[in-house]
Amino acid sequence: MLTSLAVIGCISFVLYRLIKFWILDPWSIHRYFWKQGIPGQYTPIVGSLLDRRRAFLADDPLSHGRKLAEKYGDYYHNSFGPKAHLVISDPLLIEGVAKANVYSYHKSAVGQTILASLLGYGNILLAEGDDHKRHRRLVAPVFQHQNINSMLSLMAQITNRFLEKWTTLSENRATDDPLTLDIHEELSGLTLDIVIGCIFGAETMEDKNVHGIIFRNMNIALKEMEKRIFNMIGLLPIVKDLPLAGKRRIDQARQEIQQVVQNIINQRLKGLTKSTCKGSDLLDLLLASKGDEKTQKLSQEEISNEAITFVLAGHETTSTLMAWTLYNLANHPNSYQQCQAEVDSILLNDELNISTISLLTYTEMVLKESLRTHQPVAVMLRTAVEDNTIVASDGKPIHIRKGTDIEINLNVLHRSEKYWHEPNKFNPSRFEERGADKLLAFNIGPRSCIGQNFAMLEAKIMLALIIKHFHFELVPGQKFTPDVAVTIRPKYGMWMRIWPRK
Ligand code: HEM
Repeated sequence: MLTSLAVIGCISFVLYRLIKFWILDPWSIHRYFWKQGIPGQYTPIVGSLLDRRRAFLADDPLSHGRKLAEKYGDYYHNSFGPKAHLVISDPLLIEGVAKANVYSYHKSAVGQTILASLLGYGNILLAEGDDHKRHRRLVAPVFQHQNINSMLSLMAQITNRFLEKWTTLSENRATDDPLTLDIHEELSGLTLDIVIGCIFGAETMEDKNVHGIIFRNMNIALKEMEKRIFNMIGLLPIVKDLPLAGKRRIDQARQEIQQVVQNIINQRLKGLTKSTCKGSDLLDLLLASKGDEKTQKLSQEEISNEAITFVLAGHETTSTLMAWTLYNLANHPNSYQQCQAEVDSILLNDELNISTISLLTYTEMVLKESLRTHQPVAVMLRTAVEDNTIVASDGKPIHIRKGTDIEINLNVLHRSEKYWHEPNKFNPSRFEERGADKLLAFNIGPRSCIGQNFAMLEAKIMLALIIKHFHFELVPGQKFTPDVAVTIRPKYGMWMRIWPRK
């Protein structure tokens, strides 16, 4: 009798938890927003997952968010699977979440679990609260302007060497047809080379074994992490921690990367390797923050985690930006010519240094405009860890209850007619006048991208050197679909014909 009661009790408890997770909690959040007069929609259990899937299968995944914003405006509530969330693209609300009340929000459990499967939690990207403040304080000096600037010549050297490969491939062709390449895949290799070179030194980058292990495992982990977002396995409590095939592949990738990075750090600590930048590389700068529990500085394990985080956060984002930038230029001959004319007039002898790079103002505007039209990180997810209130640009206060998820949709903000003149037009010159404050591709506030100066310098160098030495055009007849997962990289690649300039 007692046993039967215990079994019934257990089953009832599990059922209650399930109903609470799938129905009661989401419903109470939706009702709370409706009571505040905030528009939105609620479909029990699956939420907008089927609509998202349809947009995804129609190769227009970002259209889902844009259509809902057209219907409801810059803030509304909706669900991702069972999870209720508030979607915002209003700049003041974004500021409320990302800056004014930043520590009232944590990264959402989905994003956390997915990324932590590769990175663990002891790093700047995933740490929260006081722990994040500590990581940010210790890592910020690493990315100061003078440190990043001393990496310029290594970035240019790696890019030039990479472009020599394109020249050789073009020259050795049996036919007169130009070389045809998946430019995203190519640039993904280049940005990985640059980030590995600037963190660990050029010898590490050139070590095919080390490079191969990092490249292969980063790609395996990224693909698996993206799959786990879409099949919802990364969302479901308990299930997400089961040792299923995808999780095992990520664990294996993490172990292999950690082992390689640990070896690199040990070699540097023994003085067997050194920076190949003009000054310190990122590893030297991180090691300068090394301490013990008393000094509250970074532990050796944290240094290794930060280094892996920089590789993950800095490689795919920048190659995605570069691929869409070349796509935009190939589709806009006037901007292409203007950019080429600027590069030709300033880089007369390929002289890339801080003064010449700062003169490439149109090139920089091309990159900013591409960050607007194709922001590599299209959506950021947060969860409120305490009740708080944020205020929209129309003056409406929105009360957020602890536990509510927030989706910050940068793509909708960057394509909004409210903030951009002719938002669907590619027009780099718009950055001569206004709008920079509404460009949030690197986020704002204490959790904004710490690598943004690094990324902009690197992208400017790559773009200038590609434009200086090559012509490029898109191969006609291909689909250009942004893949919405960790970044909006081109889902089917980006095939381009390239040929050296005379
Ligand atoms: C075009 C290139 C890049 C873009 C568009 C980009 C974008 C972003 C965005 C939107 C965030 C905030 C994410 C969130 O809070 O949910 C972020 C954070 C971060 N990024 Fe980047 N990123 C780029 C390149 C880089 C590079 C090159 C590095 C390092 C070498 C880097 C390192 C980081 C780190 C460590 C964070 C976490 C900062 C924190 O939470 O305090 N990123 N990035």
